[in-house]
Amino acid sequence: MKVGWIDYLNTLPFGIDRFKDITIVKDYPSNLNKLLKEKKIDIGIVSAAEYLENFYQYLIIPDLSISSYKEVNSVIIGSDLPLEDVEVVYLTKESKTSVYLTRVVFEIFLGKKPIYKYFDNYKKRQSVLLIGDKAIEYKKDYKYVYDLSKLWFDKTGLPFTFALWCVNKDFFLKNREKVLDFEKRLKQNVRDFFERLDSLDLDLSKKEYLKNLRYGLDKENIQSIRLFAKYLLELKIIKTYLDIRFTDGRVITADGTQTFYNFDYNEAYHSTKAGAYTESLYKFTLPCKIDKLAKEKEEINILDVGFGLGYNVAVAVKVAKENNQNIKINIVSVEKDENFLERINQMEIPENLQKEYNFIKSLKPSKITLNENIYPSYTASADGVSLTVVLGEGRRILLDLSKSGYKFDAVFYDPFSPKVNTEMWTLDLFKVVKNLMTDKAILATYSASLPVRKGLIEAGFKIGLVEPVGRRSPSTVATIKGDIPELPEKEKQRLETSPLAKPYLDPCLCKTKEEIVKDYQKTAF
Ligand SMILES: C=C(O[C@@H]1C=C(C(=O)O)C=C[C@H]1O)C(=O)O
Repeated sequence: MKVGWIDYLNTLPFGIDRFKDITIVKDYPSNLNKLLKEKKIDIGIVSAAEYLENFYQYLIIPDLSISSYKEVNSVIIGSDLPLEDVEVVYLTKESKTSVYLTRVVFEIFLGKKPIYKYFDNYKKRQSVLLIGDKAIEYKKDYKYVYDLSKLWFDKTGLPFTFALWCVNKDFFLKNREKVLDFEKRLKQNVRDFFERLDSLDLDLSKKEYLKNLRYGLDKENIQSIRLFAKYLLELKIIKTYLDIRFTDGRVITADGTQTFYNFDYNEAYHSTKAGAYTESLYKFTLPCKIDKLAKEKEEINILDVGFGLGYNVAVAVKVAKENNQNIKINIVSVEKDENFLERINQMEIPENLQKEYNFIKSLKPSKITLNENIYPSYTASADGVSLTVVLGEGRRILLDLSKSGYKFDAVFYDPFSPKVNTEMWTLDLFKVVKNLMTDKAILATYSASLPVRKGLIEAGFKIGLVEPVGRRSPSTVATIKGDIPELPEKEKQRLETSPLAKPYLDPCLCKTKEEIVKDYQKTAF
């Protein structure tokens, strides 16, 4: 494992010398950023801004960073002029985060744009940005010393995160155990270091500098990183939306709500770009018209395929209750992962869904008999809402529900994607689902795939498109006789002419994903 390492005083607590089984690559942050991007190292303590710029390629090691609260003392603009009067600022080439933070300070906080120049070798100039040991050493050369972390704190009230431990995602997927072990030892080293610090042979000023830094990565740090990213987007320094992904599978999505990455499916539970909450609202609850149903009916029955983290259920309940306090809601969810509640218990619940998640967390183990088959399940019921999460293979559960005569007014169709979970997206299964729906019921799914749309049509649905969120392609709604938007002519044509517009087939509802894909490839080309 090749590990990128910054040789500044502030990386001392990570105790890199204690590792015997790694190759250490020492360099400045900005060089390490490049090496990690180019996969010349596997893991490294790099600029937080490098993560923001290339986040899709990395995962962050949780609970570790180099951050500061108020002063950092080693990231400074040294100047002979007050900040407001600075016209030219010379920037260190060692940094990425601090260079971007300098731009935020000038261009966002002060609303001015000085000339930025990089310097190769340090010499005294009118205004410079310095980081690390050089900042500590040379700040005495300047009349004014601006601590960037303090400037950030004064404007935002938040800590600032300069560096993150990032691992290349590809490397992580192949070497999970190794990386997780490395993480564990890093964290232990930091704890050990601060326990021993007072007894170490180190200048008092250095000890004080280190004690003032923060090596954790908590909720406030993440809030601050997201705000920093927002400014960088405004300044067009970074181009895309941001999500924050950790090696423990946690993902903070673009809207700030949390989802998880499923390393077996190699897919997140939600569109990380749209956001977990946003996706539930705009791809499921509103397209299924839960708000309107709640106003018009006394009771709504919802089928939720792929309970996942429970966002769809939580948002639907919230929206329904907002529109009709007395509404009765019966929800049947289908879920494969029997440990789903554990994940929800680890999850940070969005502020506006606390009540709904208290309900979800009250789920208790139970059993349900469907078509004479007994399934393990979880149930909860309160305040007119009843929820049953049926555990098992999706196809079997849907078939048994249909044979038991269940009918639903809305279907949230939200399994993992057709690519990784093909067996949940076949024409034959859609026929079963159709049989579970009332005439006016709407099925909503995030999928925009041609075989899925074609499968829905051939199963006897009319389909329509939903305004895209967090991506370019619209998602899909389907109904027997309900009210959905007309399918645009262009999409109709594509579904008639594209060689990919062939449904996935699974007449016995028993084929493996590989068999289904193989058959599809035979007919589609
Ligand atoms: C706080 C500091 O953080 C450093 C600043 C970095 C940057 O600006 O890109 C990167 C890594 C950190 O080690 C510092 O070295 O002074």
